[in-house]
Order: sequence, then structure tokens, then C-alpha cells
Amino acid sequence: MLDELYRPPLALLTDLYQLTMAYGYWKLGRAEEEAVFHLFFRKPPFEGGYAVAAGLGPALEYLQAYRFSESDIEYLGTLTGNDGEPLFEPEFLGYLADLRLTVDVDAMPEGTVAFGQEPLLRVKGPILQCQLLETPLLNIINFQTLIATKASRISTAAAGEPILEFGLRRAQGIDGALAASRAAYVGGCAATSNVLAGKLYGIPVKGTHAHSWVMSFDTEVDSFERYAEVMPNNCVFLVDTYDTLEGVQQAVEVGRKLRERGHEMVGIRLDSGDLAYLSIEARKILDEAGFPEAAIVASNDLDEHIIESLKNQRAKIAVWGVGTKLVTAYDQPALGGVYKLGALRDNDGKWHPKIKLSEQVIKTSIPGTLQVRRYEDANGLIGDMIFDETNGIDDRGIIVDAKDPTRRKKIASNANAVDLLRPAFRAGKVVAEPESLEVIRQRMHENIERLHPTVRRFMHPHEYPVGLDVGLHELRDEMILQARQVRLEMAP
Ligand SMILES: Nc1ncnc2c1ncn2[C@@H]1O[C@H](COP(=O)(O)OP(=O)(O)OP(=O)(O)O)[C@@H](O)[C@H]1O
Ligand SMILES: O=P(O)(O)OC[C@H]1O[C@H](OP(=O)(O)OP(=O)(O)O)[C@H](O)[C@@H]1O
Ligand SMILES: O=C(O)c1cccnc1
Repeated sequence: MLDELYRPPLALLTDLYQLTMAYGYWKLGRAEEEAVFHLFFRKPPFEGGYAVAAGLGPALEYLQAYRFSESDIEYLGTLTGNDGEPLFEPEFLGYLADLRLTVDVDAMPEGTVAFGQEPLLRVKGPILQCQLLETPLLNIINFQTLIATKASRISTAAAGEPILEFGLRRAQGIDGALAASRAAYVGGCAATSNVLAGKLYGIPVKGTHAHSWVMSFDTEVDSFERYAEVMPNNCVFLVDTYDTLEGVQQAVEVGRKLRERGHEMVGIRLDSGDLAYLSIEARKILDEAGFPEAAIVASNDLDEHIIESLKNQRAKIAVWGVGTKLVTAYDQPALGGVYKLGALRDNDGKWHPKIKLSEQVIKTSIPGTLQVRRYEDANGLIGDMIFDETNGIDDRGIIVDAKDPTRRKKIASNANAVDLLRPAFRAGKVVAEPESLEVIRQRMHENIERLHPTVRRFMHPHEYPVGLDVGLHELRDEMILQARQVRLEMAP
């Protein structure tokens, strides 16, 4: 699913330091030196057990359109350093003007469940190009993955009942809203209130009416009657403007008249008060009045925790309207995905793994040209192995936890294995088959189903096994020791 929004070339959508490094590589004659970068997050968001990969479609659209326009080049020519002289020389700007991407990108298909440390995306090609792409790729993938994950958690809480995404009015700007509507659908929402997202992405659109409609009439019942007249095929009455349970009675009255005219009331919406109590009482009123099919829609600052609690309270809510907390990822507003250099190729064609050290083990990078192999059997997912494609997998078939190397797991030799990073972009062209959002969300549902329920739990979820191939782990350890040794020797 490639969309129009990211079609205009947006090569300047990057941090200036990517261009200063690009200039440096060009100046040093290293622009075409081949590199591999990986995009990954360290910990699933929301203190959860998993994330849902999203954003690849728009990212590919971005890559496909990538070029510096004439006005981009002109603008870059106006940038100066602290001596007032141009930052970039004209020959470099000419190089950028002619630049067409030749990188290869391998990526997890959207809707795949993903875990900490494992690459969602791998970019391989001239180091200058890889570097320029860091910021826009992180921008697109981080946000959509975050929102798809939130939506998937909310869908899990609603246990199959439809979620309507109502976030547009409180989303982070225009693109924040559109990207969130897309990702929310990937993560399992049934529809959006955002009509532009409906048009751009083919997401079903749904809507009720606001309090202002009720307030604009002399009485609540009058407002429902007029609404039923003009919109007889889409009647969800918002019943909480004055007194909620009285509002339900008024909806029933209007629903009866509607029925006489050959239409059925779709339902009512609750938007304040105790949603458990009010939905249970409203359900009784609707059932007793002969409207067992009328759905109770609820909204009001909902998230996965409130929905889970309302379900435990046996609330009679059939449809959930969720806005702010979903589209702003309220409790964790950024994913924190990073993009790190894994390897460089020297003149004789050999790949050399690269490492960045950190005081925190979790932040020490994983060297190599990485791939993720997922193992599963009839019962579901077993574990993921991160390995270096250049060296292949060690015969021992063991994964080692990157945070705690004493935690290891032997992978059963009869487990099914699938490599998650698949060719998406080759030498500047999209090669992944475009996927509809329907296919993507179906993949998300199937993936989530195959996770152990304890991994899906909101509170202190069970940690899904992800580890380094034991051979890669040993190489990484050696590289850490070697880098530290070198630094020790260099110490005065
Ligand atoms: N039974 C319930 N259990 C848990 N949370 C609930 C329950 N009923 C409602 N909530 C949540 O509690 C919060 C109530 O919000 P708030 O205190 O603003 O009250 P309100 O009913 O919205 O009042 P207002 O009239 O100001 O809109 C919302 O997030 C809502 O989803
Ligand atoms: O609570 P959220 O999850 O963000 O869902 C969207 C909210 O937006 C609307 O309220 P708003 O007060 O903006 O307008 P209204 O007058 O239609 O209620 C709607 O009634 C929901 O409460
Ligand atoms: O259609 C609705 O009920 C709706 C739409 C946007 C925000 N809140 C509610």
C-alpha cells in the first residue's frame, strides 16, 4: 500500500548533521563506500511485551520519490558556517542534485510483531546515502510502529469488539493525525472518524454526532427526531448531554418512530459518567424496549487499561470510540527506535563488522549484516534469533540474550524458521509487492494470536525470547574486549 502523501520528494526532511556527514564522506572520497545500517528499538513501548511493525509502505513511497529538487539545492547553497562562508561547495551540491538512490532495503513486513534489539529494517549501500536516510526512516517507522502497537493493545483489550479511532482533533498536527489513522487501522481499529484518511488509505469511516447537535435544539428528544429524519440510516444517538438514562429513554422513543418508517436505530453513545453502570442500565432499557440489536458505543478518554477494566466490570459496551490516548500514544509518546551502523565493506570487497560500546550492555550495538530468524511450531512463536548473514548461523543453534548472556535457549531442530527481513527496495526501486492495509492487519492479528498470552499481558508481560546467534554473541564479545583493550593500551 503506497500512498500519495509521501510522494513529493522530501530529501530535505533530514537532520543537518546527516548532510554535514554526507559532505564529509564525499570530500574524503568515501561517498560510495558500502555500509549496512539497522533500524531497531531496544524495548517494546508501553512497558509491553511486543510491538507491531508499521510504516514500511510510506517509507518505501518516500524512498521511491527521493531526490533533491532545484529549490532544495538552492536552499542548501545558502547555508553558511560560523565564518559566514558556504557550508557546502558547489560540486557537492551538484552531486546531490544528481543523486538517485541505489541502496537496498530489507524490512519486516508491516503487521509483523517485533521485539527489542531486532532490526525492523536494514539499509545497505553507499554510506552517504544510508546516512541521509537515517532521520526520515526513523521518523516514519518510529511513529507508525508506536501507534500500531497502541492500537493492537487496545484491540486486545476490546477482545474483538470494534474500535473506532476518533483522534484527529487531538492528534499531533496533520501528518500526525493521518499517519496515526493509518497505523491505528494496521493495529486493528475497525474504522476512523478522519475522512481524509478514509479517502487516502481506504480505511472505513464512521461517525455519530456531537453534543453541539443536541444543544442546538430546544429539547434532546427533538434533536434525536430531527437527526433521525435527516440521517435515518446512521442513527447513533449521543445520550449524555443532560441526563444519560433519560437520554436513553428518548433514544428509544425516537427509535420506535424510526422503526415505523422502516429504519433501525444503530445504537446510542455514552461519553461521560460511569461507563460500566450506565452501559448496564442502558442495555436493560434498550432490551426491554425491544432494541436488543442497538449497540452501545462508549467514548471518553479510553485506553487499553480502562477498556480492560470496563470489561472486567461487565460493562455492556459493544463499540469503543478511542481518540487522544491512541493517536498521541499518551503514556509513551515516542518509540525511541535507533539506526546504527553494523558493518563496512573495504576495497577488497570484505565486510567488516562495526561496534559502538556503551556502559549499558543493552546500548552496545550489534555488529554485522543482521537478519532475524523467527522459530515457531504448531503452538505458536518460540523465539527469534538475530544473526549475521555474512557468517551464517552457528551449528550449536543457541540464542543468547543480548542483555544477560547467561540466559540462553537451544532452538529445537524441528522448529519452523522464517527470516523476517525481506527484500523491499533494490538499487533504488521498490521490489516488495504493495500490500493492502487489510492484508497487513490480517498479518497483525495472526501474529498476535501466535504469541503466548502471557507476552500480550499488559502488566509485567512475559519476555519473549530474543537472542543473538551464539556465534554472533561470541564475535560481539571479542569485539567489545578488543575495543576496551585498545583503549586501555592507549590510556596514559
Ligand atoms: N466504570 C469505569 N471504570 C473505570 N474507568 C471509567 C469508568 N467509567 C468511566 N471511566 C473513565 O474515567 C474517566 C472519567 O473522566 P472524567 O473524570 O473527566 O469524568 P466524566 O464523566 O468525563 O465527566 P465530564 O462530565 O466532565 O465529561 C474517563 O477516562 C473514563 O473513560
Ligand atoms: O476522548 P477521546 O478518546 O479523545 O475521544 C474523542 C472525544 O472527542 C469528542 O469529545 P469533544 O469534547 O471534543 O467533543 P463533543 O462535544 O462531541 O463531545 C468525543 O465526544 C470523545 O469524547
Ligand atoms: O463520530 C463521533 O462520535 C466522534 C468523532 C470524533 C470525535 N469524537 C466522536
